[in-house]
Amino acid sequence: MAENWVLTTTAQTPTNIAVIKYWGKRDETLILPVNSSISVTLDPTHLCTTTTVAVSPAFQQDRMWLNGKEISLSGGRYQNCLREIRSRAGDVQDKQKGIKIEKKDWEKLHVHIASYNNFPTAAGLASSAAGFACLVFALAKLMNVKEDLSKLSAIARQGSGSACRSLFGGFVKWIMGKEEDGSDSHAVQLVDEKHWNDLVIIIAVVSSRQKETSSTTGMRESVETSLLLKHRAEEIVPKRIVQMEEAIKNWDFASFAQLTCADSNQFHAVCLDTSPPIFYMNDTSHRIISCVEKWNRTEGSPQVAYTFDAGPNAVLIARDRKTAMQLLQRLLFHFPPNPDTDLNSYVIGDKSILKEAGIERMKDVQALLPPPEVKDNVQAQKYPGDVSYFICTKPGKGPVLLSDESLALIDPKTGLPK
Ligand SMILES: Nc1ncnc2c1ncn2[C@@H]1O[C@H](COP(=O)(O)OP(=O)(O)OP(=O)(O)O)[C@@H](O)[C@H]1O
Ligand SMILES: C[C@@](O)(CCOP(=O)(O)OP(=O)(O)O)CC(=O)O
Repeated sequence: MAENWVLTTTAQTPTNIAVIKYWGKRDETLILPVNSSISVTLDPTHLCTTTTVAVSPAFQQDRMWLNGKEISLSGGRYQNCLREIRSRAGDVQDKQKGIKIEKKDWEKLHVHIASYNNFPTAAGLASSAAGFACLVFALAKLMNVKEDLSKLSAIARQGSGSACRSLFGGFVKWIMGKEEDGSDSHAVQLVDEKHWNDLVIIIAVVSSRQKETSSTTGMRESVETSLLLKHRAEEIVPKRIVQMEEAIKNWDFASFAQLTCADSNQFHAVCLDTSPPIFYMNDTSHRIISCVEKWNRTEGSPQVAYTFDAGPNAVLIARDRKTAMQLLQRLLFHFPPNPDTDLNSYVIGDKSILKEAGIERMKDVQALLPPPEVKDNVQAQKYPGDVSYFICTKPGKGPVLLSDESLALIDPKTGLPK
């Protein structure tokens, strides 16, 4: 067999946002959680990772490039994912290219990995979730691993816990499992992305200067010091998981929103209950919560759910497009862009919602009236520049293979990033 061939596989994988949060591990190395969690997968059109994995007998070592820069693969999390996938590799044959790799060859062959996030990395938008899910999915395809997506999710879990939920579209549950070896701690799809396709998701990327505590460190400190975390994991979450599954199955937005908001707030309460306390939300996050709470109360039933991960960004889930339009009007009223900002780069993703809301240029933003539930000047205050930008999106599908070789991030001639 010629030694100069390069075989590539490219995949695209979404990110996800938890509506019942994972916070706390019972095993740090295997990444086993103290409670189950539920998430919604976000549309990969707006937020996704693309990863190309390549193999060649000419490669001297495993290498990886993230967003164009070479990064080290020596970390335990990358090594665990690579080892688990390699041990399950099968025979691969590409007759057209005259390539034949036998199962046993994979232990000796090295891979090159190039990955690109179409959104900011490490900005609290769960890049590690989409990233590790995509890495595991693409490697499994390249190496002809026969295991189903749930089994692959248990491998992605060892890269980053929340990554296991990015192997599926729609609503996804990460079952915590009981086994010490983690074999029963994996994700399952609850419903696909078409099940509840009225939902619209608006993410407010909140400007923040300070560097937050990473999720990994934060949850370790919470496990060590928070009594509320223990109570939450043992008593509260198991009941919420059952209720949340019911709400999703029955399109019960009122219960869905109530559970989502309560669980986000409890997760942040656990962070406050940690010693020393961890603050992930900032004043802008709190103002967004107040705005949604006030509106929901005035309507008499929830219109929008909010949830916040380990950072100040708000993920807002509206019951339908009309509500999303009204939400965007409220958000732009309170959080207009700085005067010199282009509206086109201030609201990104599915911009059609902006159009439907009758907002086409900055003067339409300036003309927005205070929402009816706002009763006084204090409540009607504006905070220009406190939000960096908004992303309009919706629930989306799971990982896909990109068979068009022109979309690969690695050049099959050189084996290096294009
Ligand atoms: N496309 C990718 N492929 C592989 N690994 C990635 C990819 N993108 C991000 N990562 C890994 O995830 C790390 C960033 O994770 P981190 O948890 O700090 O940020 P985040 O996931 O963007 O935000 P958060 O977890 O707060 O939502 C990167 O340093 C890198 O190790
Ligand atoms: C607040 C969260 O987003 C925490 C996610 O934590 P990570 O999955 O990033 O942590 P590690 O497993 O240590 O990599 C809640 C969630 O996604 O469920």
